[in-house]
Amino acid sequence: MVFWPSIVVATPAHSGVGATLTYRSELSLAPGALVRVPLGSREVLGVVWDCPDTPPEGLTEARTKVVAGVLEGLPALNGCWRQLVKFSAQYYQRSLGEVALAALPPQLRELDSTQLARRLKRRAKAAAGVPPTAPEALQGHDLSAEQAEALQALAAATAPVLLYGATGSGKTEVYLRATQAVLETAAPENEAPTQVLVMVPEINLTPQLEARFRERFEPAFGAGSVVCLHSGMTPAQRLTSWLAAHTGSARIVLGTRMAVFASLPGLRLIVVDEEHDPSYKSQEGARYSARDLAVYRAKVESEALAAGGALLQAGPHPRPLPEGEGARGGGVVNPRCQVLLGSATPSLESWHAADQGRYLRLEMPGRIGGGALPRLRLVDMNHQPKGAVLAPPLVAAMGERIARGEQCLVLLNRRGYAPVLACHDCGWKSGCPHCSAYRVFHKLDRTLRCHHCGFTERVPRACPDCGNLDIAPVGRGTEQIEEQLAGLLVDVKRPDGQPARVARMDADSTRLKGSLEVQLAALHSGEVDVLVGTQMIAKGHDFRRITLVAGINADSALFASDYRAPERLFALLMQAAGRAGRDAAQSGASEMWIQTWYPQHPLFVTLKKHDYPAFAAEQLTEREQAGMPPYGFQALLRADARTQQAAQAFLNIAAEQAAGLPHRDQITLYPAVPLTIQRVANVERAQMLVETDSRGALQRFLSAWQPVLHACRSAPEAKGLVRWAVDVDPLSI
Ligand SMILES: Nc1ncnc2c1ncn2[C@@H]1O[C@H](COP(=O)(O)OP(=O)(O)OP(=O)(O)O)[C@@H](O)[C@H]1O
Ligand SMILES: [Zn+2]
Repeated sequence: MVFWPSIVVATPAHSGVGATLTYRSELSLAPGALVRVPLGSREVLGVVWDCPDTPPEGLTEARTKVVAGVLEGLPALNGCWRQLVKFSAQYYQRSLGEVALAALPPQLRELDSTQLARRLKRRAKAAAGVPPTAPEALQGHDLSAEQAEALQALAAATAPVLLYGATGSGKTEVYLRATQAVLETAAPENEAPTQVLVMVPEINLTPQLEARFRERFEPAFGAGSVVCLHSGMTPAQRLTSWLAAHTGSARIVLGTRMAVFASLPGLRLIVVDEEHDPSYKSQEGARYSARDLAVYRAKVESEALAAGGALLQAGPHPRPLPEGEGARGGGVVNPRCQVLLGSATPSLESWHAADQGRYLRLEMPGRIGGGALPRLRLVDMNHQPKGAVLAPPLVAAMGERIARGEQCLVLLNRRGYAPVLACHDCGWKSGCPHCSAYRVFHKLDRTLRCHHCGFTERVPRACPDCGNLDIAPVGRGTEQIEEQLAGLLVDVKRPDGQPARVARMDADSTRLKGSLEVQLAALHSGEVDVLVGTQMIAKGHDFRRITLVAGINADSALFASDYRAPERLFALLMQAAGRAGRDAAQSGASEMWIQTWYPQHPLFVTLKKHDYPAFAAEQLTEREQAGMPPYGFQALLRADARTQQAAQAFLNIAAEQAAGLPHRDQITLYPAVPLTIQRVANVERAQMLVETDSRGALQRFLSAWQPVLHACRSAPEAKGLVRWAVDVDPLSI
C-alpha cells in the first residue's frame, strides 16, 4: 500500500513553497512523526502533518519523492504541539515550515536514526542512573497567608491566572508549590508523566531561580527532572534537554521564550515569571509573544485533556471551556493545563484582561515578613550644583548606608563610558559610518563601539576632522558612573574598616561565560558595596542587603515618542525599587532615589505611592481614548532596503495594492516612515503601521495581504529591497 504523507519542512516565509509538501511512503506515518525527506539535492528533517492513503488531486508517483526515513525511537509530536505551531504560523504570518522547524532543537536536523538511537539510549541510561535521593524531600517555606490563599484560588481557577504580587511577596514559592502539586498528580496509565513549563525572561540573569527549582525538586524526582532550554546552551545541550522533555523524563522545563515550543506531552502548568518583560516577544523570524502563546497553549492542552486525551486529532479549532466550570462549588477541573502569569508590574494587556474577567487576578500585596516597600525620594536636579552627575545628598546617603554595612544599587540604562565623543572645536561627533547612530566611547579598552552594528575602532588620538587633540566624552554611561562613584566614595569605610567597593554589571562586564554569576555572587556575599548597572540589575534578583536603589537618568524615557515608554519606565523603576529592603528587618529604612528634572511629573507621583493599579488605570484610559492596544490592534509592516526611498516605495506599493482586500475598510494604513534609527549596518529601515479595532479583521486582512506583499517585492520601485517582515502586536513602534 502507498501512503501520501503531507510533510512540513523548513521553508522561509518568502520561498513561496506551500504549507506542506507531499511525499510517498510505504508505511503509514503518524501525524507528528519526525522524518527525513529529500528536498532538492539535500535530505532534510520534516514533520508529518497528515498521512492519507490517496494522493492529492493531480499528483502522481512520478512527481513525488519517497520519504527517506523515520527517526525511530522518537514518539510523534502530539496534536497540541502541532496546533500550537499551526496557530503561531497563522497568527504571526509566517510559514508553517519555518515555525515548526524553528521550534525543534537545531541539532535534530543533523542526526540520522542511528545517531539518534545512540542518543536516546544514553539518555535512558542517564535518567535511570539518578534515582531520587530523598523522595519525600519537598521542604519549602511555611506559606504566608497570602501565598496560601493564592494557591488555593489557583487550584480552583479555570481561567488564566494573573498573579499580581508585590516585589518580594514570594511569588517564586507560589510557582514552586503549584509545580509540586502538578508533579505529585499521577498521570493516567500509559500517559506521559505530568510536566511543568516555567518561563523566565533571561535565565542567565536569574541563576537563583534555577537553583531553587533544582534544590526543591531534584532530591524528590531525580537529577534529570529539571532541565533548561535557552539560547545560551550549546546545540548538544539543547537537544539533550529537548529529548528529556519530549520523552517525559524531564518533569520541569525552565526556559526562556523559546521554551514555549518545547514538546511536553504531559504538560499541566505553564508559569510565566515577570510576564511584563519585553524579552518574551521575539524580534526576528516569527515575531511571537511567548506569553501570549503560553496562554493559547494552556487552552489547547486543556481542551485536549477535557476531550479525554484525544489530543485534538478531531479538529483544529479549540472550543471555549464552559463558563465558570469548577471555579465555584469547590470542584476542581481535572485534568487540565493551567497558565500562571506573575509580576509585580503586569503588562497592561494582562491587567486589562483581568479587569475584563478573562483572566483571574490574584493579589499578594504584602512583602514576606511584612516589610515595607522602599520610600521614594525624588531629587530635583534643578536645585543641584551645576554639572553634578550624582547629586551630593544621594552620594552622602550612599556613604551612610555603606558605613552601616548595607548595600546600594545604581541604575543607569546606558553602558559604556559616554554615549558620544565630540570635538568642541569643529563639532565632530563619533558617528557610526554604517548607522544613523553615534558610537559609544568605552574607556576601559579605549574603543568607539557602535551598539547597533558592532563596528569598533580605537579611539582616535585627535579629532579626525580638524586634528584638535581635545576631544571629550559627552553624556555618561555605566563605566563613567562606576569611576565617579569610586572617587566620590573614596573616604567611606565599611564597618570592617575596608574602603567601599564599587562594581559594575552590564552587558560588557558579563560578556564572558560565568562572569555574571561571579558578579552576582560578589554582591550576595557582601564583597561589593555598590553595584552600578543597566536594567539587568533590576530584574528578579533576591538581594538581601540592598537598602538603597538609585535611578540616575530616568528622564529620557519620560518624553519618548513610543506610547509604551511610560509603561516600561514605570515597571523598570518599580522593579528596581523592589530590589531594596527585601529583608524585612531593614525594609523600614529602605529607599529608592530618583534624580529628575521633572519631580512633578505624574508618573513619579504615582510611583511614590507604589500604586500600580492607579498607574495602569490611567494608562488604560489614555489607551482607550486613543484606540491603542489593548483596545486596538496593531501590526507593523517593516522594510529594509539599500535606500530609504526603496524601503518606503515597497511599503507604499503594498498599501496601494491592499485596496479591495477583505476587511480593508476596517483597517487604517498609516504613511510609511523611517525608523527612529533609520540606518543600521548600511541598511535603510522603514515601517508602516497597520491599525484596527478588530483582531479578527486584522488577522484576515494580513493573511490576504501576504501574497500581495510577496508580489510587491519585485516592483521596480522597490529595487534594492533587502527584506520585509510583518510584526503582529509589535512592542515598539
Ligand atoms: N513563606 C515564606 N516564608 C519565608 N520566606 C519566604 C516565604 N516565601 C518566600 N520567601 C522568601 O522571600 C524572598 C522573596 O521571595 P521571591 O524572590 O519569590 O519574591 P518575588 O515575589 O518573586 O519578588 P520579585 O517580583 O521582586 O522577584 C525570598 O528570599 C524567598 O526565599
Ligand atoms: Zn553602526
